[in-house]
Amino acid sequence: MTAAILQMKRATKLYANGRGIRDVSLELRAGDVYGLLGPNGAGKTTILKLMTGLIRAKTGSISLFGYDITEHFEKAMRPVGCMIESADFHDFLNASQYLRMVAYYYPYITEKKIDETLEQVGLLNVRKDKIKHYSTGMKQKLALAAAVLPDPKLVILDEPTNGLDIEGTVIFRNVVKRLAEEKGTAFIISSHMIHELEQLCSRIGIVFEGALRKEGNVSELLLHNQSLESFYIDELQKARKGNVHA
Ligand SMILES: Nc1ncnc2c1ncn2[C@@H]1O[C@H](COP(=O)(O)OP(=O)(O)OP(=O)(O)O)[C@@H](O)[C@H]1O
Repeated sequence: MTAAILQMKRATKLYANGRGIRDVSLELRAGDVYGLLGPNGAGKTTILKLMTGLIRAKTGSISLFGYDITEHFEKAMRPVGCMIESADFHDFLNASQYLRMVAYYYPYITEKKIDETLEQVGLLNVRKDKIKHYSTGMKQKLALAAAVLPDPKLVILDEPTNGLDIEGTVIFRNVVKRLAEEKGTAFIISSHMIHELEQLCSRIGIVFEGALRKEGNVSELLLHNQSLESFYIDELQKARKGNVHA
């Protein structure tokens, strides 16, 4: 079995209002496409923010590629691409200029690679338009392009299909599939688009009220359940009943 590229061990992060996540443990390996599901406010973004060092765990540990994220932040994050909450772009730039700015930190990225990436996400034709004139979905595509541009080994995506049109959703799926299959890139994706996750993910985890309640291998789950959606709804009902009886 390959070594874990991400290990979250019993991570707890509680905000001042007592909400957040408790005791979450999760592992990712090369080529995993892991879907994080859960109702609004369950704790998915909190988990992803902890993984990217945007917030710190109160207890527990998180390591990426063997490096503890608090002690060795730069080494831990170097092979990671991410897209958390709506990206804050420099509106006066166009898409090519924005990706060139990202590429500044990675000297091996060529102009050709920037154009190829823009083409993959469907923005090549509008690469010279100012980002301030982009729609929400176009900005999502650009954020995806920026996340995958440096050929990361792990990509962390929070609701990446928000605002994407049908074609954009297919483009997104193809980008993820191609990188996972051809390069062994691992992905962790939080989304409410369960049909999308069913097509894309090898594993899923269900977050409920700050805890990772259930994990599963998607192809195995589909052998025993009509769909990922029916499995998810059953699990939520069980979790809610459990909480009522507790
Ligand atoms: N900065 C913050 N301060 C206080 N509470 C917060 C903060 N950020 C998140 N929370 C609370 O923590 C809980 C988990 O929020 P989180 O954003 O992780 O949920 P989520 O599963 O990503 O939700 P959604 O699907 O709606 O995006 C929620 O109850 C939320 O209100």
